[in-house]
Amino acid sequence: MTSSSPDSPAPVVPDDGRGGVRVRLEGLRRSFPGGASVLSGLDLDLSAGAFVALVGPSGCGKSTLLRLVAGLDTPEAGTLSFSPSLERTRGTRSPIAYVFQDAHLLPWRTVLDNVALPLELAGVAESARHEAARTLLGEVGLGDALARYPAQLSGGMRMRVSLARALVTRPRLLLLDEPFAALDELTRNRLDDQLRALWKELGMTVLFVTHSLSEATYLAERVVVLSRRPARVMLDRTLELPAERGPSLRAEPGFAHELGLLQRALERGDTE
Ligand SMILES: Nc1ncnc2c1ncn2[C@@H]1O[C@H](COP(=O)(O)OP(=O)(O)OP(=O)(O)O)[C@@H](O)[C@H]1O
Repeated sequence: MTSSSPDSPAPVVPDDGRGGVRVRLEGLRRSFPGGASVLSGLDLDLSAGAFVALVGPSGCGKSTLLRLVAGLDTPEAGTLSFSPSLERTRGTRSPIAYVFQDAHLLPWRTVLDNVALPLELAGVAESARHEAARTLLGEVGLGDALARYPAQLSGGMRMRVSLARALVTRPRLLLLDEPFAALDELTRNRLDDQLRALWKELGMTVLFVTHSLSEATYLAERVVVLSRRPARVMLDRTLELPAERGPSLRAEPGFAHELGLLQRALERGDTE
């Protein structure tokens, strides 16, 4: 990451508060000591602003892939490229945000101050960071919970705070690793809708790992099904579903058709 000085050139990525980044993985390899190879030359190309779900059998390497894309781990071979490049832009943009299954909130901070934390770390003045945090918390339906502490929130509310905190820096790429898996179905469906609305508004590229084929079909524009390790792409499908998603979609024949295709690819990937 680079920081900008007053006379440095204009940022590579314009700080316009929205937009995604193209992510290309070529020949990515990763194995762990004593274990079999997890990724043995994986290729994937995510267009800027895409919403892609990643599914695959347990232990096939989905989290490993996400960690490599996030720069939390290094591949043994292969390349990972971003376009436009992920130079940190002038000010407060953090190019990549990561949401885990556990919300990881700081218990001694209020909801507002948890969400404002990335901006505080970037040196943003209190009034500006609180305003940005308040806006996002309003968008995830927590406008009246700003002064609460994490212990006073339900699991679904904590995940909303986590999502708002990830988006407060307007990232170019949002990585989510089974973020709503621990929630009940109704809450999960609501959060899926909020995530899609935020994606439409902000236009970031989203890579979403889930075990639920139904959630992948409902949320994503494109679903990538991986085989058991070493992970191969069993199916890379752009879903033929309307851009507008809503609860009635789950009952439509097109939804069942897509779900069936994913299910069969997942089963093949688990046995072949
Ligand atoms: N740091 C590590 N050290 C050793 N082995 C690891 C490490 N991280 C992951 N693995 C192994 O790599 C394989 C893939 O793990 P990963 O967590 O990426 O799978 P996953 O597809 O996300 O699984 P799940 O769906 O169950 O969350 C597993 O066999 C796991 O035990």
